[in-house]
Amino acid sequence: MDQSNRYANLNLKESELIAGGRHVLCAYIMKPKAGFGNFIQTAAHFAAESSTGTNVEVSTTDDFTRGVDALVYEIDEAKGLMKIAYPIELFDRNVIDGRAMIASFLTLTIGNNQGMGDVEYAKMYDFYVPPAYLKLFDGPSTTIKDLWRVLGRPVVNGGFIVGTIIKPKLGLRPQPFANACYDFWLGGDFIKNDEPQGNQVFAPFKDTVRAVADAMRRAQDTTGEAKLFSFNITADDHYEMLARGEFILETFADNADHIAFLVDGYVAGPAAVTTARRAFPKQYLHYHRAGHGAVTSPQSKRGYTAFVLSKMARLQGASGIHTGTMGFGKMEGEAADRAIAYMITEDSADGPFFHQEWLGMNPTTPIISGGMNALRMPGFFDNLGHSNLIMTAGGGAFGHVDGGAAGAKSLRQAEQCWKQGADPVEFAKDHREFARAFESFPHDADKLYPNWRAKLKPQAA
Ligand SMILES: O=C(COP(=O)(O)O)[C@H](O)[C@H](O)COP(=O)(O)O
Ligand SMILES: [Mg+2]
Repeated sequence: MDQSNRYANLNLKESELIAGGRHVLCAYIMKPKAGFGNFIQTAAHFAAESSTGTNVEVSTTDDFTRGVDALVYEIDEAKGLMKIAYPIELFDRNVIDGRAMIASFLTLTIGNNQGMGDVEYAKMYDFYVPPAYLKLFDGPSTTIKDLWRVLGRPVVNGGFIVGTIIKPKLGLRPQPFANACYDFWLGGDFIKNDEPQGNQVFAPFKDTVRAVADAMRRAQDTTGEAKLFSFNITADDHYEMLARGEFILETFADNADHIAFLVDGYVAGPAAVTTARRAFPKQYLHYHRAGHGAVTSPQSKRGYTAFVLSKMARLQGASGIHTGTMGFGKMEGEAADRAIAYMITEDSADGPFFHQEWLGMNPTTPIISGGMNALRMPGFFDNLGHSNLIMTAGGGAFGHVDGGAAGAKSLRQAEQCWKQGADPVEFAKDHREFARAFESFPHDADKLYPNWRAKLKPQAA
């Protein structure tokens, strides 16, 4: 059935929809399935399924219903582009406080429409949130400023936070795990659980938390510096997340403000993110996105992009989210992904299709992770243009030939090298841990700094 006379209006202007302030706008790349409707018919059916309609007219529709139809307002068939305006009244609001929820945003804009028989594929590339809807989201309650404050740094431009992920990913018992933390903290600032680490039988959660709390105290005493840890509290069950969070805070006691909570926000979903955001508003909320590649990968023509995921995370209240390594690490990504970092940190930013004003909503820190090491960092910072962020390097720290503490120092030195605009090979001559990173990661060294073997003398172990 052709529904384009109801669910499409190509005379609507985007600027007027934005000025009106009553619509969420979404941009998709869509392809109709052969043998079904043409582009506008399929787009209109997509808008119908994503709002008030179905595949047929229903007798219960009234004039009010038509007033909240989602409307296709722009198409570019050659590019596969379709833009849809969703009236904000369509989105579910909490009974308890009238606030918005990302679950409802997803259910409508990227819900049933992902399985339609007449749509070969459709993927969301960007969305715009008008002020009236934006203000209903929690947004972040803690930010990188809170971490900088704990570290004793300025709260504006507090700089680079040197982080790691305890590796091996799984398979350490509580004390070896805590020993690895202590070692890294001798040179670094921030440690996160790797995303599958929780309450495995060989590393019971409570024993591990106690051991890490002790390691943090010892590392702080030894270095005279504050240290940070991001604990995974992800669980299917809301009460399990609360139990973990409460136990951690109680155990860390006067160091509780040194703790972030990590939530696997893609696999556990928006409910888990909001559990952490609302139950523990004073803790830095670390959104890990493991699994997101299933929908965000450039190879996937369905779902939504990493840009969309990150923008949703800021609305939900993530203090920080992984934004990949923009092509400099081991995970999929490209230099242009820096637009993600700008969108989640700036108050006014451009996405691929829409400009967004955040109206003072707190920023979300880009957390850079995945195959990073000291040698890859100068290029990464050149591309991004600043280093006010958290980087976590697991292999890059514990793969350093001199161990975790030296690995941490090499990461800090790499940032200093970039900040000073120094030539990395020259800089390495009087920065031992950075120099030893060349010997630790010779593949990368050969690729990034082909002259290093001639210029850098091998350092004694
Ligand atoms: O465990 C790691 C990185 O380990 P390593 O530093 O040893 O590669 C993270 O889970 C990935 O960064 C996830 O990717 P992303 O950050 O892109 O979501
Ligand atoms: Mg990981």
